Amino acid sequence: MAKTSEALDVLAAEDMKAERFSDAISKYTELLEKVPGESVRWFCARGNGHLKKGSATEALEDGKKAKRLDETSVEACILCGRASSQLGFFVESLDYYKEGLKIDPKRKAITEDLKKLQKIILQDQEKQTTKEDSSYSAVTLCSQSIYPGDDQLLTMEKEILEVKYKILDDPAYSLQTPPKKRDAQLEGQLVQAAYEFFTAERLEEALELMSKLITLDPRNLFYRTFRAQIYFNMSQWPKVIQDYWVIPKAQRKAEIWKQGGKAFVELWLPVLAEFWLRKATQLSGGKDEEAAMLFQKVRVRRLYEPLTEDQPVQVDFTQFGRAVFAKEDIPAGETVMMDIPMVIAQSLSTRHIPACANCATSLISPEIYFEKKLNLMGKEQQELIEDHWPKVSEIWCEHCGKERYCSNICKNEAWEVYHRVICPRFNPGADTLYAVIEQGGFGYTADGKWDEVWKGHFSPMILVKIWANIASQVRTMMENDGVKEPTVEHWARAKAPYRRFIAFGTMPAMQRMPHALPMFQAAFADCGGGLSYKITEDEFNGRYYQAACNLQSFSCSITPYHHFMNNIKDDLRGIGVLKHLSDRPPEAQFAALCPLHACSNHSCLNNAEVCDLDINGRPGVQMIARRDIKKGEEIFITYIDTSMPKTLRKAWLFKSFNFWCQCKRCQFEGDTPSECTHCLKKAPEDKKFAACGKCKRAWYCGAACQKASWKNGHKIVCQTPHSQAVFDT
Ligand SMILES: C[S@@+](CC[C@H](N)C(=O)[O-])C[C@H]1O[C@@H](n2cnc3c(N)ncnc32)[C@H](O)[C@@H]1O
Repeated sequence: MAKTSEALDVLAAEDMKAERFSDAISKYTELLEKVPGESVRWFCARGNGHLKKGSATEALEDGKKAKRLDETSVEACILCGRASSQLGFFVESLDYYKEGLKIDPKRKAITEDLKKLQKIILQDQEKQTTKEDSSYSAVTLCSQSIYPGDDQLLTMEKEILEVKYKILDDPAYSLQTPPKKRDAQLEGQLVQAAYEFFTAERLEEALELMSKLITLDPRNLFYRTFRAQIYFNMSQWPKVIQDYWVIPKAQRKAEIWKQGGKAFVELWLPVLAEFWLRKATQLSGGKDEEAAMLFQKVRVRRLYEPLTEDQPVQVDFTQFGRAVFAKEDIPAGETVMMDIPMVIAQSLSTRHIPACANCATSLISPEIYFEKKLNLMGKEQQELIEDHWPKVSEIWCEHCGKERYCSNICKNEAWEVYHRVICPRFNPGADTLYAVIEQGGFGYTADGKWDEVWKGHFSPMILVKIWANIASQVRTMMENDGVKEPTVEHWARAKAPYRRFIAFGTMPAMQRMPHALPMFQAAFADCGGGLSYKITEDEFNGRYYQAACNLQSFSCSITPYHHFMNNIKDDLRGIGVLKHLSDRPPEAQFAALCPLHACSNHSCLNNAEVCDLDINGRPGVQMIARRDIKKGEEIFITYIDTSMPKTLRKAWLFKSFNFWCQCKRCQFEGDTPSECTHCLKKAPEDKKFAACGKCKRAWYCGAACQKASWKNGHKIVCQTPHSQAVFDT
């Protein structure tokens, strides 16, 4: 006899209590069919069964299904948080718990789970701390490879050398002149005298002697090098180059390439400078850090100067890679910089909220905002909404119906830039991709199993758009050049803009989500126009970490809801809808790769913060000064919640971004009471050092250390407020 649903529910609960998890799971599956109206409850209950059984993937799947049906389900948030944590996805887990807390700030289960999560994170960090000085090196991570188009720029710069500075492209021209009759003794005396003048900084006299020696023996490389050095100290850059230029390339030592490179920097001939500094780095076997660093400084300046021309900041290269600096004083509250995203994608968790796939403009309608309340309103209120809610038109791709845009302009732009490559109507290989996005990361794997194919904390569309942008560009270049096969140059040119984004990660993405690669490979096997883009494992891992290290979340700052609110200000009928308004409209969250923003480093004492911004009618991002910023100061944003204590901040930054924070605040806050924050002396067993009386975040073995630390920097960080909200120390 078939059991009633109530009886089934009771039996399932008994199974759970008796740890017969498989039985409970099948009962909840039955309940899902019988009472679909309570699916959220059954998904959560079944998910808990899976979790107890040790099947965290299935548990997460159920949690996500429940969340999809009811965004306000705290149970679903807890289930997803627990399952993610069990799977080792700590960042995602924290996000789920935070979401749950937003809905119910007092839920004890969450605060307790968060404490457990904190413990796991800290234990994990202790294991990682042994690898503290791991392989991260900004200089080595940034390549010195030639940029496409640099060959033409090099020719132009050589022309400038020739025309402006009269330096000819004939390295050996003066060396071919036969030497005059030589007097070795006289030459020796002259060199000696020149050297003495040089060391006494009497450069004019040293120069005169070396010039005389060069007329006596123009082929003498030592004389040339010495004179170039004198010119260098006199800041006569074209002359430095002239002397080095006549030395045959094969005989130029690493030091010559480096000093020549520096002179080219002074003349701002950046491609020549890069060429010389690259040679210096290569000849030193990569050991000359100064040359390698200078190379990156030149590269960064030439690539980013055009982006910062009208902004009060500039990009430079430091030991932590690219970094943004103030070009002038920036008062608190002022815009530090604005940035237009190069690639955007809507987050999987907000994918049901309508927004333009191309520019992120919000497309929320009154039906979405007011939900059921719309039908319960009076006629007058409905008319008010009709009159004042901006007309939102959703324009879908007419071929596949899978992408939605805010205008025909966006539709056409998306088509040109990326969608023509992955539109499933023309590229059936991309069908699965869109299905997996629609299903929140889940789908059928190559062997026919239902699984979480995508496990990243951003949408896979970010990677897909990077590849599709590149493929679409290559296709355009092939069409323009009238060729059937892409050239190496085509690929290099199309990939060049993405070289701006650093990629660093320890665990290969492939290892974490092996089913994603075949999906991407299928989507790019046929990009149209006879083009195929081979997504290798390295390509996948590299792009994944580019996204993971650089993405910024943002959303449309002026939505139809905001326009509506503004429009009803003077309409008396507006009072009637007030009670139907909720705090915030549903927000379509996006992630973006923004070239300038991606150069900003993190600090737990950040002086700027990222905000959404409307740039010429399109959503973008801006950074605002949190306090007065002085000219020359580095601009820091924050990647995490800085109200956490140091150990947790450190652990989260390593977990999410793979670096150990070196910011001022981390330097001048301590790790534990059993170690002096200043001199790192360990406290005797079972003893703790006294904490800083003000902030209680630094511990000292004595007054001398406390004083020194205060003077060095603790004073600056001591005032930073901390939150004890969830994480206690
Ligand atoms: C968005 S990028 C910032 C720009 C980066 N420096 C570059 O060269 O592209 C993030 C990366 O910069 C480095 N980074 C940022 N803030 C840091 C900090 N406070 N301490 C150490 N490394 C940091 C880390 O390698 C991180 O993954």
